[in-house]
Amino acid sequence: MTTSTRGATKAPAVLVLEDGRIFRGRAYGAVGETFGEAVFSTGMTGYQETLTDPSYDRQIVVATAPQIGNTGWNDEDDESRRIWVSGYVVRDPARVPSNWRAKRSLEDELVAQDIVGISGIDTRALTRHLRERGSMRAGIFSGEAIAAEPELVARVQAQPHMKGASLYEEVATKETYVVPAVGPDGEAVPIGTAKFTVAAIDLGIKGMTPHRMAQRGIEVHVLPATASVDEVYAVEPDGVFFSNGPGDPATADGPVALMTAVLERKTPLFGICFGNQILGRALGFGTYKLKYGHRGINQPVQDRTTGKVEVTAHNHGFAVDAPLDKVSETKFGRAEVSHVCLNDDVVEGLQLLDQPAFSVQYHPEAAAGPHDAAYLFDRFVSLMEGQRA
Ligand SMILES: NC(=O)CC[C@H](N)C(=O)O
Repeated sequence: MTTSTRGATKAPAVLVLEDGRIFRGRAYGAVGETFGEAVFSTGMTGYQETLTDPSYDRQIVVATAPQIGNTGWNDEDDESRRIWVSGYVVRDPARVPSNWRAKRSLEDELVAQDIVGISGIDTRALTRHLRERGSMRAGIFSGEAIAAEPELVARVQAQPHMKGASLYEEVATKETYVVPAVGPDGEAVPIGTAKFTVAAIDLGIKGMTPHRMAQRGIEVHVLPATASVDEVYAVEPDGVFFSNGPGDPATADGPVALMTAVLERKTPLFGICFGNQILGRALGFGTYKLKYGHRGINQPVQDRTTGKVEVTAHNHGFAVDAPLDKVSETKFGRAEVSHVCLNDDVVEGLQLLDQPAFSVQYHPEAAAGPHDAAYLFDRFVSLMEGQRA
């Protein structure tokens, strides 16, 4: 990516899709060029959490909400150490951010982190296009990066597809770190004295996930994506967690092998998003790419174990191919689809019936999003309590 100054100079910019469709607007954030998979997110709020979610690595995110940036950028809501989206597409950026926590504008942060964006385009037409044709490769070019259209389309078409992309190792921590449990008064519990210890495999983990566990008395050891079985069990975990993460789950053979070893030991297991896809694969199910995915914070999901419907945060482009209408026999006993998306019947959760393991395809940690699904962290605690009893 080559960039120069900032989009505030209002240099012209173009968004080029791999099928040749072109949208013309103005530079937003850094000026230059960038490539990624164009996907849309329907969240009305929470852009800071979206942009810093490592699962968005190598994606150009289109905000369907027309006004973006109103609350600026603060020092509290990042979900990881940096912005991961490769580009950002907005209709009408805030001219003046206004929020008591804001430290700078969204555009200033995009410039500081060298993220190329585009504003002033018809994001509704773009979203309808992506919904009808599916998510596809795209490029944003602004300022001096703008060239003849056929050349730009050809450059977009030369980019790698999201299908087959292995990205989780790139975004995950290289070193293990510990998130201490939180006591009743919000204080950190000394390491080694918490009620439960969890080994969390970082495939692109969001910061809110260990925090939700810490609030429930869990000390979380966040391990690199390449952690070995021995490294996981050196932590003496009461439970093992597999995080969300970018890319195609069909490429995640290492995490699937690690999870298989955890399932063989019958250690309580919980997975979120990429973690759900890895559980699907460890059980012998396939995964496939959705036409345009689920991204936003208002997706209806039914918990089939209770019949309750919850409104949930999503960010996934792939899904597990498991039967909805029957219990499956797997090498770890019986498994069933525990959660389903009410918009399109996509598998949103799996659970084993003969040992303590479950996962969801969506984001119970929220950040951003409603807290309806927070009970899943309590379910994980119950599994760990059950194993001790
Ligand atoms: N948030 C996630 O973990 C996403 C998982 C996977 N990369 C997908 O797009 O489906």
